[in-house]
Amino acid sequence: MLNKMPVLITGGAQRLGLACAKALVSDGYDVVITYRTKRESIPALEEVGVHCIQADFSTHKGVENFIQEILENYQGLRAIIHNASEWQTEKEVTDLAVLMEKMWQIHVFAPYRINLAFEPLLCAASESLGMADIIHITDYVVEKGSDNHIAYASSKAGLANLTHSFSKRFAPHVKVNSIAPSLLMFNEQDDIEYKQKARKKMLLSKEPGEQEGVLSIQYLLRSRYMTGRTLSLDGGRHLV
Ligand SMILES: NC(=O)C1=CN([C@@H]2O[C@H](COP(=O)(O)OP(=O)(O)OC[C@H]3O[C@@H](n4cnc5c(N)ncnc54)[C@H](OP(=O)(O)O)[C@@H]3O)[C@@H](O)[C@H]2O)C=CC1
Ligand SMILES: Nc1nc2c(c(=O)[nH]1)N=C([C@H](O)[C@@H](O)CO)CN2
Repeated sequence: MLNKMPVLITGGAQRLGLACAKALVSDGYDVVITYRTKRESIPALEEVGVHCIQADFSTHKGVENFIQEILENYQGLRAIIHNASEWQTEKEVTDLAVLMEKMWQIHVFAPYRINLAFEPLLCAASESLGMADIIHITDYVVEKGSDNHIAYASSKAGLANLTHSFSKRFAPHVKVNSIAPSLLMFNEQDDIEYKQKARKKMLLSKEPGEQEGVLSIQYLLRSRYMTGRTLSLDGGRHLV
């Protein structure tokens, strides 16, 4: 593997991460994903050559173990897509300190530590392939806050700020951008009432699906000039 310079996608075993892994394999990239839960999607990904690494970013040790596994297997990374995320609401927890720490651990510390650890690998890919990328998947709520996911929203704002700092630190060898979806895809537990309410928040009142996110990632990987910016995938929500 040492001669490969793959795209790394965190949280690649389902939904947007999985769709992105499949699309980038089709585009000809080598792909590495992380997964926390061993899902049915893993064997099929391995069948097409995706290196699937089990990693739980909720602890510092989990992050450090993952970093070591990448450093032992790769000398370059074409891109890092920080997609792993837990969308937890204040309604689900009793200990707010645990919630806030968890949100910041997953959405801010893990991307921060991984970006710094893999700076040499990104620069090696940039020298060899001509460009390297970091993509932070944030959220529309960075702009407006959230009523029921306050800790989550604050941590995504922290992640969005990493785009500013790392785009300056890593220029001109590595581009660093955010993608901020509003609604991409619902969850199985979302009822009809919730879905209707969520759709009405956008000018384009629909569930776009994960391919909207895949298209944005493909664009950023092909761009030679965008860095330090955010692609807002929100169906015109900011004008409603
Ligand atoms: N879905 C939507 O409509 C929207 C999504 N977004 C953002 O887009 C991205 C993709 O969304 P979506 O596909 O719904 O994401 P998911 O909710 O499916 O989460 C993606 C993956 O993150 C992984 N993950 C969660 N916690 C951890 C952890 N502690 N350590 C390692 N991995 C972890 C999960 O892994 P596993 O399954 O293996 O446990 C999961 O598969 C996310 O960053 C999300 O915040 C933003 C706005 C709207
Ligand atoms: N990690 C996740 N983050 C978010 C999700 C999700 O399913 N997983 N979903 C949303 C919602 O789509 C919300 O934007 C509208 O209902 C936000 N973040």
